Amino acid sequence: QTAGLPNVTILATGGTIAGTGATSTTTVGYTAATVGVQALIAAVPEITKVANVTGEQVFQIASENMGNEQWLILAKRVNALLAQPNVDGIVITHGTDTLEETAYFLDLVVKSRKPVVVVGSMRPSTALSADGPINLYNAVNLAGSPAAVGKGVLVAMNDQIHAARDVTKANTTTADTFRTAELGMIGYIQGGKPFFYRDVTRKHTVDTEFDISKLDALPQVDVAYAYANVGDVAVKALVAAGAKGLVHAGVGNGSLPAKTKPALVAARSQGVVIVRSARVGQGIVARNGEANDDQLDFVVSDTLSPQKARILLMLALTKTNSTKEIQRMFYTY
Ligand SMILES: NC(=O)CC[C@H](N)C(=O)O
Repeated sequence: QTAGLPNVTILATGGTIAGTGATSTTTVGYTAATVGVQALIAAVPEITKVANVTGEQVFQIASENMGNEQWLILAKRVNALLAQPNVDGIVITHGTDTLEETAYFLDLVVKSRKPVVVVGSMRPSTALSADGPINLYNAVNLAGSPAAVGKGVLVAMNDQIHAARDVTKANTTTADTFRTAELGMIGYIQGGKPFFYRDVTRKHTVDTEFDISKLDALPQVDVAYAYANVGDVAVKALVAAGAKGLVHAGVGNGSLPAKTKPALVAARSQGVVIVRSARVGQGIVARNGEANDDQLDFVVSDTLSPQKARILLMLALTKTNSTKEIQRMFYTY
């Protein structure tokens, strides 16, 4: 422990940042989640000069296998650590496929203003120009920075800082895949130092109404994806499988295809909460725009992507079944 340096805990969950390939040119077809947290830290000795770093292996998985169960375990560990006076910030290493979802979940349930930074990489640790080490170095600097306090959960990738709510993985394989397209990233990390240019306006962390401390499970919420020629098979199957909430990833401004709508109306009449989202990726789904939400008793997702609307709807359903209240939450978080 070096006096004067921030104390940062790295919670490792797997992903490509902990991945290894057969050769230095193996950038696809490698194995994710093989390198342990101590080896990750040892590979970037520079971080021990900027923080007192402690590592914990929480999971060792590819992030396509991340789920509600893991989120509850992770969030409880983050909250426990941040409640300790000797922890100044947390870095979570994570696969990139669902990184934005974990970040947004934590953004809604972490009860601390201390920095929480989620980081991954696109190239495995064995690859030429692996991006994991620089991303980890940047993330540790960010998590130890007073400038990151109170900003909500942050995603640090590719020298950029993104807010959890709005960032998305936007390219299958390139290193610049994390983008906050229209709303914009909130800062850069240059020379290990964060520079912020914007703030998030939506409530997060200590200002949300969600408390997962006593929860062992979350309500079942699924996503039904729309496309030309879609019918009602997916909606009916998801409801039959026990969904308490459904996010409809509609076309355009969240439009409801005529062959899908009756199944959604039937689901609502059985108590399933329906959130109209859009597969477009940008923009506000207008309430009472492409559907009469007041009459149908549906909720709109505002600008949340379907996968993030699913997270907010799960948490909303832990508090209420009122669509009016849930709509308020979608305009608040
Ligand atoms: N770049 C990555 O991290 C992708 C690896 C893996 N599919 C994961 O999300 O964990």
